[in-house]
Amino acid sequence: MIGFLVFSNMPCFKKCAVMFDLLEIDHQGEEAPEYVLNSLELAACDSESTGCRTATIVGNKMYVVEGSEDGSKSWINVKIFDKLTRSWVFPTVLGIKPVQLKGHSTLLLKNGQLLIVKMDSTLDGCIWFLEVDSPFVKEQKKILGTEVVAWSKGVIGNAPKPIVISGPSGVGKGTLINKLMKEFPSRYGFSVSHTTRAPREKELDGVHYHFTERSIMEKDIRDGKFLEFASVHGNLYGTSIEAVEVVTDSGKRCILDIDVQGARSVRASSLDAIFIFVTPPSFEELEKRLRARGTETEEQVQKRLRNARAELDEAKSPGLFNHILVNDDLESCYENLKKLLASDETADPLYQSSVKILKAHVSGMESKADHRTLIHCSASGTNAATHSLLMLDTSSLKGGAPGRTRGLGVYALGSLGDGLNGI
Ligand SMILES: Nc1ncnc2c1ncn2[C@@H]1O[C@H](COP(=O)(O)OP(=O)(O)OP(=O)(O)O)[C@@H](O)[C@H]1O
Ligand SMILES: Nc1nc2c(ncn2[C@@H]2O[C@H](COP(=O)(O)O)[C@@H](O)[C@H]2O)c(=O)[nH]1
Repeated sequence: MIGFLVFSNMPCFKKCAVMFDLLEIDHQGEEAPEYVLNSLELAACDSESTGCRTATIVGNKMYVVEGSEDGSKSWINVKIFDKLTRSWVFPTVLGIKPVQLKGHSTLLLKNGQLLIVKMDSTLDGCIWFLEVDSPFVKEQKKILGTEVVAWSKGVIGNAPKPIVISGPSGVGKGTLINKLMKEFPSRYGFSVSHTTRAPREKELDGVHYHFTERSIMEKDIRDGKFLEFASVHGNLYGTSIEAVEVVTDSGKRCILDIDVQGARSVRASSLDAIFIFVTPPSFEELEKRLRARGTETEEQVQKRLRNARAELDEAKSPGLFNHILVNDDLESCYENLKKLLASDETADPLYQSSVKILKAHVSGMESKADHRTLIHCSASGTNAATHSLLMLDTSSLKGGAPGRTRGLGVYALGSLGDGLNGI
């Protein structure tokens, strides 16, 4: 890594020359960066419209992040200028990106992440990460064979972790999750999976599953839209990143009902979750429940039972599941599930206090040493009298693309009035 530069609200194209000159000036005395672009290279940059743009150098590459809001149309682009080939590369962009960028500042962190702070946005929506050289991105580059960058939304403090529930078909996962949703509709949200299997009689598209064509799902998987996917009982099932984001954005704790292969993939991902395996009191009881449900043909029942044996075996893998719940009597199993979830819901003071400052508008950012960044805020967004400073601490980040980056610390250095009390 050579270094970083920050440009915010820079009108595009015409100022490119200035921008890249500045990059060179800033690196005087260091290894020559050679990022001054000739007119052809600038033209190939292909951005005629006005908007905001930042350029950050990481090794031999310059990452340009640009965005604009043009009436009803808004766009965000990431492109890479490769110093070695002296060409622009348009990477595969994974993760969930910000809805719009009216202006932003960028800072290179040590772990191959760019911290991107959106201006004129409330604090809860302003902190984003673009992973350009993180372990996740390096792995995806190998899989996809292209340049890859991945967006991730920043979360202040540590929100309660998502919950992954696995177990053999017919053990009662869906029954337990339904009870939880009914009792706590505002606390938990269900991650609606995609599947290529046909809907059952009472199943609704978009509610129980997103029922989809295999070819469409396979393309979405190739495009990096899925957190995990697996072939289960002969069909394709998967959790899209969006399915988890929708629940988390609504302020609820996300519950995933996925098979053991999926649980393994989520374990390997950056989604920091709690893993629960639901097991039957006996194999005979499992078979009884599956048959009594009456949703599968005899052939499918046989297949599901065969897979159940393998799943019961796999669940014993060390380090995969945090908790094993025996679903014998439904009511007592449900009580145990609730106890287990409550034990992980102890409030994080930082996450709690951050809720109070979410309305502050961000107007600027300055890098400080030791993982600290100053954020300029105003309570109203425009009133200078209410201007104040927050310190953003990125020393304890967890998670990351394609999910969220959690564990951001935010501390008040000034006062925004009532909204900042308690940080
Ligand atoms: N503790 C229990 N005792 C008796 N029956 C149960 C119990 N829990 C669930 N059931 C019944 O077992 C059947 C299977 O339950 P459910 O559909 O919730 O399983 P599942 O694990 O979600 O299965 P799948 O993985 O195939 O979706 C249902 O008919 C449900 O009513
Ligand atoms: N890996 C994933 N497994 C999933 C997902 N959604 C559901 N499932 C699992 O599939 C089986 C069968 O479900 P059914 O609805 O056909 O009975 C079950 O074990 C579910 O947990 C997913 O997104 N990914």
